Amino acid sequence: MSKIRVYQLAKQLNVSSKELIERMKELSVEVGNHMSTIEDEDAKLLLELFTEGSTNNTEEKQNDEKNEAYPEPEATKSNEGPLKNEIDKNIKKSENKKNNSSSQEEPNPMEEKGEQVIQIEEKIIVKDFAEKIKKNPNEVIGKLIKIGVMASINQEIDFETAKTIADEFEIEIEKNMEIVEEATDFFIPMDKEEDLRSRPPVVTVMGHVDHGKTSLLDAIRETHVTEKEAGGITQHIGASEVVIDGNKIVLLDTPGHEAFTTMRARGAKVTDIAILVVAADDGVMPQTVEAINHAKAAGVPIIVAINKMDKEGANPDRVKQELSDHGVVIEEWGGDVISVPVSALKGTNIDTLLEMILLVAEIEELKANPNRSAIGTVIEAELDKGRGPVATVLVQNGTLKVGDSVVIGTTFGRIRAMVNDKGRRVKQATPSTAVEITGFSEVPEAGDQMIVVEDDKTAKEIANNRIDKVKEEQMKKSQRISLDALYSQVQQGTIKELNLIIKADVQGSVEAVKQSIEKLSTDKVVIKAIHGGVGAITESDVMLASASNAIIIGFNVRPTSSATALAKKEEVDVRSYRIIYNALEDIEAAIEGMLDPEYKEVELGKAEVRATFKVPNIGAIGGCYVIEGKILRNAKVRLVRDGIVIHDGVIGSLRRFKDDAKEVATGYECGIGIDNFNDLKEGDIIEAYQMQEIKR
Ligand SMILES: Nc1nc2c(ncn2[C@@H]2O[C@H](COP(=O)(O)OP(=O)(O)OP(=O)(O)O)[C@@H](O)[C@H]2O)c(=O)[nH]1
Repeated sequence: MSKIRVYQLAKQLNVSSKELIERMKELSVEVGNHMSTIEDEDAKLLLELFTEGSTNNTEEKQNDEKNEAYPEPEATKSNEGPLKNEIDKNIKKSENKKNNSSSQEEPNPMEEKGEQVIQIEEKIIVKDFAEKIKKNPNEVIGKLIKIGVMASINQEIDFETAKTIADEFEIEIEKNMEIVEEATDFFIPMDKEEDLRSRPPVVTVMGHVDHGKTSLLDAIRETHVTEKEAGGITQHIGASEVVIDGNKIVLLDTPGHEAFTTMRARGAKVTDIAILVVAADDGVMPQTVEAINHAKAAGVPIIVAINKMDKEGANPDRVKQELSDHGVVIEEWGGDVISVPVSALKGTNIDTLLEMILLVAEIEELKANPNRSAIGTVIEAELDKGRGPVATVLVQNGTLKVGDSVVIGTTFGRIRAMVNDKGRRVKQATPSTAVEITGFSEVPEAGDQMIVVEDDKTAKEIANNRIDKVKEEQMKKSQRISLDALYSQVQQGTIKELNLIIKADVQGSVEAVKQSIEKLSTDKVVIKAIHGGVGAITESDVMLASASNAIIIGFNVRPTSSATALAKKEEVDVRSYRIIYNALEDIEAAIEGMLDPEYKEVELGKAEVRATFKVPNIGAIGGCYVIEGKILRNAKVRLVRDGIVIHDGVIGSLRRFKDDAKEVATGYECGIGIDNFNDLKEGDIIEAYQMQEIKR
């Protein structure tokens, strides 16, 4: 039985792949992406359906004639696949729907509801949200409080929170997916479809250590960077271009997913396609899996380069098997991911890999508008002794020209000179071109967005506004309260109130702590518990602490990972205690300037318990996966279940396979036993930490 790809069928139907996929989804037919394959007979059904009128014989005949590529199989009826059943079912459903509505002449309530779905951005201010769902802001705030979110009318809530509230009001909302490119202080209008032109793909090479990322990049460049013209010095600018059959591919020079994630963490998306390098003699390794996850999270298509095919132990089938175990299913296995066996060392099959990149790029329909002012992202930047700040930017939309006024992060200037990856001076750079630029005041950061604006004055204004904002943030943070600095802050008179947020595992503790803590107020500082609740310390607790300059105190509860990250960013002091007395003691000492936590807790890492075993004479062992940081043999550990600390103790045993291990890093599996503790359960989190002495 032959197969056809979605994009090929779309071509036959004279529709875009996106449209076809949408249509298939409407029919509840499972479909991956443009590269997914469809059985021949199913394709035929889709053809019929797409050209509609399958009930009309004449039209059907015409369609059959038009689509000679799919002649009616002789025994279609007896050869019906699941897709056919699915489609039939859905046609019936929609026919029923049609019949019902026409007989009753009443709008379908579902459809009516569907029309009322309100579009909400990823983040929205409470006031605007209330307006959108046509509710009184106070009502919204009331509901927010009920779910433990203390947000004021002018505060932002995220989509998830908005959705919870909307559900309460029985209002349907959905995330507004139409992302208008917009810096917070600068509006960049969307391009019109007719102004868009194809642009070359930008590719990042990812994969496990030593699997050959650098070698592959070198091999590609060696075979294809041919242009070495007079005066042109090949120089390193962070990205290089190769041309095959007149088509350009841009390769980002820094391999590895760190570069990729750093960019993404800063909100920049520069990669269109990820080349996942897997050594054929080694197979899928932890960093391969990480790379897969990062590419997937970013929605970037993957092409697998099975490298080191020249080696004796090369086993591409094993690689494919292991990849499919991680959700990357190669074409020959019925999936939609292209794989190419290569040898970076010998330069074998590099051309095929490049052709596949171009194929995927074509399917992705990468487009930009070359006739507008440029937008780009900084890939690298440094201070050059002779030239001042230099940055390599990838132009992602529009055309960048010498003389353009630009804002890059918090710096600005006018483009003085541009140099391409061959070391040649150029006057302009079109979409998907990396150029090194000079002419601005400060060194920007990798990941900073570059925008071209009207004139120097506007550039300066935007940059200055951004600088002011940064300063304001820093200022806010420098005044941030912490137990360690409390005494000096009280003495200086900068703090007169100590706001606390108290989270505990049971309501009784919350109340007890509130009362005892407030009694610690002195004539210099008033202690107030502004919020208390049961459960893990969440992002909204941190948000509240940040807005009201409070310290968070947790009893037998821990912050969620996102709360920890936010607390770090907002510099909110989060303290965890097991015993109320210790907290009271700390606060009292802090006020009197005698705080002596000579030891500070340093988090080492986290592991998730994925299975449990009983080992005679030792006890319970958790089969764990290290999800963050590392676990050290001599570390202290906390066992956290659903955000609640169940046990605090030390590691009894740490093993990788049969061997004792000193440490186990992120992405690796290990067995962990906790001293004097046997109640391990699947899903538990083991947090490893150490106590470090701090100088006061
Ligand atoms: N036999 C063989 N060896 C290869 C091939 N590709 C790379 N190597 C070797 O594998 C080793 C690692 O290659 P690199 O290109 O440095 O790998 P990498 O993934 O960039 O490594 P890191 O930068 O450390 O993450 C080197 O010794 C290469 O010579 C190949 O196709 N065949």
